[in-house]
Amino acid sequence: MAGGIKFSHVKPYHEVTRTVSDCGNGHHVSTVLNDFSMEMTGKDVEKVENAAGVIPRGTRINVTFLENEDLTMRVNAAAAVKRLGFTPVPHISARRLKSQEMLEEFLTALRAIDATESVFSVGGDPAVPMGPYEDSLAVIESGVLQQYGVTDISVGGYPDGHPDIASEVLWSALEKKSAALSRLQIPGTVITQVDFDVDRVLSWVAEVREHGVEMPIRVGVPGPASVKLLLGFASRLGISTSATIAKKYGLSVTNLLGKAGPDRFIRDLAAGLDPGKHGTVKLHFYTFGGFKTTAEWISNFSL
Ligand SMILES: NC(=O)C1=CN([C@@H]2O[C@H](COP(=O)(O)OP(=O)(O)OC[C@H]3O[C@@H](n4cnc5c(N)ncnc54)[C@H](O)[C@@H]3O)[C@@H](O)[C@H]2O)C=CC1
Ligand SMILES: Nc1nc(=O)c2c([nH]1)NC[C@@H]1CN(c3ccc(C(=O)N[C@@H](CCC(=O)O)C(=O)O)cc3)CN21
Repeated sequence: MAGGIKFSHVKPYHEVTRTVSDCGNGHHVSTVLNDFSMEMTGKDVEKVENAAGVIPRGTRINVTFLENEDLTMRVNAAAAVKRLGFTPVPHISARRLKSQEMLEEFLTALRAIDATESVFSVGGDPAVPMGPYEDSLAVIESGVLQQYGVTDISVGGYPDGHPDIASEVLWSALEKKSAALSRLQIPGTVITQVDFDVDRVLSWVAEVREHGVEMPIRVGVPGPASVKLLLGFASRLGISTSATIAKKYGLSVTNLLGKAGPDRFIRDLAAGLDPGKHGTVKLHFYTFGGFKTTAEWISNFSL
């Protein structure tokens, strides 16, 4: 793997900010790494504090809405992100909301710490909605978000499809969310599910544009982690990973304790991007328990 994974010698913040030049492959290559976003859970607060020095100020940090965490953990995580000088992007899981009151209680707590500007509106894993919101669109169209100061909404994207949702349903949902955001004049972004197959991601991004969806797309990439952990998450999230895809990504299935980083994936993505065909494309790093490791990896990585 060219460049390898470097975990030591973390650069100070001023060196982390990247400039667009001499990357060899043209303008779009360097912009793919500019303004990346990251993801944390409510359990990651200390890791984010420890990694803060290597993350550019203002970086968007998503706060997941997991089943085993509660409002206090989610809001405390958003507060830590804010305090450290980053932009919190709390997740709102439509199907996990038991009532409109639950949504408003969450937004009230977020507004008290000035963390409602940007949210990620997602369907949620429960097979049956726990309350009034069937999907992400229902939350967006409820009008509740805007009442609490939400001015920017991101939504999910699935280059590899979704194990429980038919492809036509996913495409129609994406088109409807894009149309609703345009109608409401709310800027949107698509954040994609993890996918180890860069070719599938590139063709999916082009297809999104063919469907008339023009929002920026943040391609979801896992930070460096053991092969075992990555494959475990892939299987839990229903992401297909054939031997060919694993090999292309640099995942050695015969060395589960070995580490795999997104080096090759990001280089191949950057090399394959054509702004005329793909529009604005950035990166979103999933950290799966390794927030600090991921932040350090990003600050040491160059294309
Ligand atoms: N993209 C990502 O990073 C993440 C994705 N997910 C999961 O992806 C799924 C889809 O989320 P969105 O794109 O926001 O869809 P969405 O809320 O826009 O819904 C699209 C369509 O799929 C149906 N649907 C939504 N969730 C479902 C589920 N769990 N089981 C069966 N049908 C469902 C909806 O009724 C709707 O017809 C959810 O299960 C969500 O939890 C969760 C967290 C992060
Ligand atoms: N379908 C789906 N549901 C999700 O919730 C989801 C996605 N897709 N796509 C990616 C992101 C990242 N997801 C996650 C899910 C769990 C942890 C996590 O840390 N879970 C455990 C510890 C790790 C483990 O079980 O090995 C935890 O205790 O929170 C992190 C990110 C949530 N997101």
